[in-house]
Amino acid sequence: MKLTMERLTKQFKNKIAVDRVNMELEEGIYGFLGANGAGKTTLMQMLCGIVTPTSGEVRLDGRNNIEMGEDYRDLLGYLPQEFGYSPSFTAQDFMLYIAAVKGLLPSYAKKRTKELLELTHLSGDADRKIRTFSGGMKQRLGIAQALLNDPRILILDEPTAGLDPKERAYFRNMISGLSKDRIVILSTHIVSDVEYIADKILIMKKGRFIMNGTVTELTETISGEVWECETTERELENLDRSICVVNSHHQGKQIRLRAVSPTKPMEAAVRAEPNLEDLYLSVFYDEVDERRRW
Ligand SMILES: Nc1ncnc2c1ncn2[C@@H]1O[C@H](COP(=O)(O)OP(=O)(O)OP(=O)(O)O)[C@@H](O)[C@H]1O
Repeated sequence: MKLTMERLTKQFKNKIAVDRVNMELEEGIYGFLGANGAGKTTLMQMLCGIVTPTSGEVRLDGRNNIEMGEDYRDLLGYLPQEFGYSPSFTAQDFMLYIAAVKGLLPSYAKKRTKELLELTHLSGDADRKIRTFSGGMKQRLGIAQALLNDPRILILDEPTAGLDPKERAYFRNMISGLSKDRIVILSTHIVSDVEYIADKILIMKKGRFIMNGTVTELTETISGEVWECETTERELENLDRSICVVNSHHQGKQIRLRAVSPTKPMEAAVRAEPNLEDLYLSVFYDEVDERRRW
């Protein structure tokens, strides 16, 4: 199975949200990483066929996804960023309702609903109204509905938003267990959500994929550029402002600094093993919070 993006572009008035993206995806887990507004949601909506590209196209094994219509939707599971839950439905009713919209046979829908509520740890809440659910529970229900038709292409837009750390860890395991013969795409701006489960990371900035590869391939690009040292507030103030500070941990008067810089930022600095967060922060350094700059 090959899902191909060919010069995929979406323009809203004078804003280009997705800019001539070319990419080919095969079975596996893909993590779309990008800051807010990078274009992840718009790209995913085009992959789902719910937003029409301004130019370019999405093809599945050579066929245009919009022209495929229902044949494409049958293969697709989607969790949008803002899901319209009906608050007066119970979790079970909601699943059965979505199953009916997807055209699943009632007997299969019932069996699948049971399995998926178990998988997402919602069996005990199947008869509770969605209005009583926490954000994390709603998110789990959203993941469950996306899996109803056992999709070959699963697209999850910020699936871990609202999940607590334990739920995040469970979610990662669940997604890892699903991947084998599917294309799973999940977007996030939280590096740890995808660092350990994605086969490939695609970093999106200003409507384009600016980097893609395995975690190892990506972190190798800043090999030798990550530094750690003990420093003081005063030394930090004199630090070149172009240096990307990944972390500054205050321990009394001492500060434990981690930074990305092509050259040694301080006399005492020693090289450290790069990780994906170092790379992400260095790539988005021009967009991060002013308070992180030095
Ligand atoms: N319907 C629309 N009309 C006008 N501009 C839009 C529309 N949808 C998205 N945009 C703009 O396109 C750009 C990309 O937005 P998009 O939601 O795809 O980014 P994102 O990476 O998903 O961000 P977030 O993580 O905040 O959802 C943003 O500048 C956004 O304001």
